[in-house]
Amino acid sequence: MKPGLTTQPLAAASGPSAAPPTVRRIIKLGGAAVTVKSQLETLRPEVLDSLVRTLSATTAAAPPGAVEPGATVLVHGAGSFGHFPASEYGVVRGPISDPRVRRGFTLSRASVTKLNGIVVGALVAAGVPAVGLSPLGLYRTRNKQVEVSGAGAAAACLADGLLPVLHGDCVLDGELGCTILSGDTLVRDLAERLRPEFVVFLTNVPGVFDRPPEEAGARLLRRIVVRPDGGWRVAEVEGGGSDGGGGGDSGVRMSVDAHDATGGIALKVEEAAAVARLGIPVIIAQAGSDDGDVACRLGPQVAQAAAAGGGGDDATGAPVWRGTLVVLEGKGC
Ligand SMILES: Nc1ncnc2c1ncn2[C@@H]1O[C@H](COP(=O)(O)OP(=O)(O)OP(=O)(O)O)[C@@H](O)[C@H]1O
Ligand SMILES: C=C(C)CCOP(=O)(O)O
Repeated sequence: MKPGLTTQPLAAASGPSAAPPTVRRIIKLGGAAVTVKSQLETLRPEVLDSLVRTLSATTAAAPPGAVEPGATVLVHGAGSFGHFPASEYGVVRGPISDPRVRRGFTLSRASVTKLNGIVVGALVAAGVPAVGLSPLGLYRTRNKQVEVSGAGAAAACLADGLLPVLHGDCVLDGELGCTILSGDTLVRDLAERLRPEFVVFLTNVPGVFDRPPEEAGARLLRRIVVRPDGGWRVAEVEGGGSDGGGGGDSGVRMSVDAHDATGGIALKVEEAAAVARLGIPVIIAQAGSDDGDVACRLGPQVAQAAAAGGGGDDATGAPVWRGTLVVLEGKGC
């Protein structure tokens, strides 16, 4: 744990009977995928249904003798449930003492917690033991950095067989008064403390591209390798070859929506690199697709199979998995 960071002790939070959980995966369901990000409070129900099917399959009781599927933590973004008021009222900069910012804080929370209720409701209806956990009551930041973590509360739920569903949220900040804690940053904090086997970011595009995906000639980055100092380089691009390095002048161009209150895809890549630096492999794939589904079920194994196939179709003509794998240098995946 970083100096100065505190978290709720697991034993105190969960009672003496609960054993520390083994976390198989942390999944971030991107707001750009589960909502129409440009249209206020507009859900994409088919994307939510697809994730519900994936989580029902991964959390179903394993048959006798089968490998225990392991625990899952879900985090979702805000998309059009939160980013509009958060950016309009400048919630990310605070201060909460400003009545206008305070109004934006409450509007953003009302919207994103509505989405949390929809996500949790859909999971519960399918029999998944999901519970909503809002960061506002659990996390505190200082100058946007996590100062008090809510990971202990998530661990306590896992230990008791529940699937915690957190979300990007408005939080109180010791320096700014308030800010926005992105779901992407929450994933990094949870990964640091819960040490899952792998992390999956699901979004509305098939992975990270060398330029905004709507631009002509955009190429999917299949593998990003992170150095121990945190810098990264593109090790494999769809169609062959490699590209520039990251953490500085990467040659990779990323754009962000005007009403995005956090950092868009650039923040996601930064947080993914920070997780991979811990030795935890990260996959970025498309929500609602077979690629996203198998990434959640299999983790980085899925990308190894794709690398063997070389991109496009494999020798049998079956489509090869598409997505971006982010790994620590020297870690075989
Ligand atoms: N180089 C790039 N590679 C991939 N996506 C990019 C790139 N540049 C811009 N984008 C855009 O980034 C968007 C995905 O990032 P975004 O942060 O909006 O996703 P999200 O995590 O699903 O949303 P939220 O932050 O609401 O949870 C895509 O819609 C895509 O068009
Ligand atoms: C805008 C709010 C309330 C949360 C943003 O979380 P993100 O969509 O994961 O970046």
